[in-house]
Amino acid sequence: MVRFENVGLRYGPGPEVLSDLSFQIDANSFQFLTGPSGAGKTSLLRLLFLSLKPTRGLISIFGRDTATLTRRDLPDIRRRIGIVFQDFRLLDHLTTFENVALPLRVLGREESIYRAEVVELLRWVGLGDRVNAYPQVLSGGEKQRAAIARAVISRPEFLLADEPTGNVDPHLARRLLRLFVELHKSGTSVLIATHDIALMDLYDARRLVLSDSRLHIYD
Ligand SMILES: Nc1ncnc2c1ncn2[C@@H]1O[C@H](COP(=O)(O)OP(=O)(O)OP(=O)(O)O)[C@@H](O)[C@H]1O
Repeated sequence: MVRFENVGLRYGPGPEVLSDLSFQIDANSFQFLTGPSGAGKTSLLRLLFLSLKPTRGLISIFGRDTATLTRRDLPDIRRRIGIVFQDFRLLDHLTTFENVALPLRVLGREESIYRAEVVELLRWVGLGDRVNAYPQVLSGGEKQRAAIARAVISRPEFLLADEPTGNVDPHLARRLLRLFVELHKSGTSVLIATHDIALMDLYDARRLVLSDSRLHIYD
């Protein structure tokens, strides 16, 4: 589903942040991405979400060589990817319900059909009483859970999450991990970037470890 061949990334004239990355992510797989702060986890997620281009090497996603994609190709590919950003990126003028329902609206679904599903997911992530709240009044952990709900609601083929449990307590982190595992079991490939070793120890999955700009894989 995703293939990297000798990928390198540098920002401006500095040294390479990522060097010689060669790996694959299979359909319907589950992996953690870890490594020290500044190792390049967010940069790798940005390459996978096509919001950055590599400085060298080849990346293919869903069978398409990303070097040949035009701007007009990006929305169709991104619609197949759910992403939880480290800084959440909720839309301030939309309620929690509207933020989470947005991917379904973009897909042209009817609110009368998806309303109950969105509310049920919000209850599952502990936001049942925040359905009509705007992001400004949500805590960091509540925003994070809304961002997770928005990323998973459309059951994307590929889910990317950047420190998705960074703002919640261990009990809630376990609950959110279950959500990702359930999504994986229903066919999504999941990649979770995290520092949280206790979280990774809860689920036996492949680990992609970044250090010194290289990627080491533990299957
Ligand atoms: N837009 C940018 N311009 C220049 N350098 C950048 C930019 N974004 C990231 N970097 C640098 O690239 C390196 C990797 O950063 P990145 O955010 O990908 O790491 P990370 O592993 O996600 O870190 P953290 O765990 O702290 O979030 C760091 O040295 C960072 O300073």
